[in-house]
Amino acid sequence: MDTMRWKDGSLILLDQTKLPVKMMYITCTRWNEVRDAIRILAVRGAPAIGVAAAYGMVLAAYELLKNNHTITTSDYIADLQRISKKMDAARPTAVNLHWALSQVMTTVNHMTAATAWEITKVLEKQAIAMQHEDVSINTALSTYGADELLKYTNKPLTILTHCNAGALATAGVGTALGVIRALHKKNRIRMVYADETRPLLQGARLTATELMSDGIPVTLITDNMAAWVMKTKGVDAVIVGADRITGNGDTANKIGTYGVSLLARAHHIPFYVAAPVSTFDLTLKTGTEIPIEERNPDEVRCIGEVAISLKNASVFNPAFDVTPHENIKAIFTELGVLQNPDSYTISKFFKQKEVL
Ligand SMILES: CSC[C@H]1O[C@H](OP(=O)(O)O)[C@H](O)[C@@H]1O
Repeated sequence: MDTMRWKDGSLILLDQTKLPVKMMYITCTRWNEVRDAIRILAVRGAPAIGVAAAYGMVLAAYELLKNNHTITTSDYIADLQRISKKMDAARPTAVNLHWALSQVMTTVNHMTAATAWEITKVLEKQAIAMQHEDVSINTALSTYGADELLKYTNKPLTILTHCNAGALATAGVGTALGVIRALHKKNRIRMVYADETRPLLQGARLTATELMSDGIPVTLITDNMAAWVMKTKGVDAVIVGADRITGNGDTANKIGTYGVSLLARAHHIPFYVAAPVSTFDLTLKTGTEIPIEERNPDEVRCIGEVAISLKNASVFNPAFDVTPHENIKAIFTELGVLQNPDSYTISKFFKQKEVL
């Protein structure tokens, strides 16, 4: 299921707000259409948001050239900087958005002697490369994750996952679902329990759909069933995605993940995170510093007559929560498995890998 396609100078996005009922597409020809698509979760998932934003900056660059084909490089760069900040504000928690925009603006700022047109062509190549890189990043971390899980048993595994960290959240096979797909290829999945993930139902609408379309055994559960499923269904591991991982391994992910990590701990079930290195934000020491997006209360107020009757109900709608690193057994990345994440192991991991 292609999340996005760059075609003839437009970004075509699969509108995930319509899934699984309809496959509808949004064709973005202007940067603010990409920003809006990120905001309404037409495109969503940390890595996918980053790649989409990079393409959004390419659309911005072409718009600047179209509006003024004699634009000076300094004016062009100043305008891109301004637009980059507006794109970055689309959603605050997934660091991949900020990471991708930083990559783009670093390229721009290293090309001050070039023409606006030359910079635009480089940005287009960079966005395309970012999308292709995410495909291979997903494959690499999925392989590391599957190999890690298979160290501990030779029987097919029962996995619980939360939200959607699949092909619909990335440019490739997914992060958490990438690991599950790699296990399935080795005939090592007995069952995947997918939390529906209220309020926007990424688990029900997206994860269940992805796994069913791949022929991977999946059972949809409501979020409040996770404890009972862990207690009665022989769950071997929990695997989730991530939106931002701080220097000590605290991890922001979809609301409800923190609770699942506590349940996993109580049931002595290993809890794993699958995420690319670009999801780490080492400028933050702990999870208390992660900005947590709060969304429209109507998302919680259900639909139809129930929503109308609840219009005066006060609502708290954080889109993410933070799982403390102590609850995480390992983080699967494209550079390998980061065991027992904490500030020491993370610092050592990145030094060994000569990254960041
Ligand atoms: C592969 S990261 C996916 C990550 O993003 C999701 O959030 P949203 O659907 O709001 O973009 C969720 O936290 C997933 O784990």
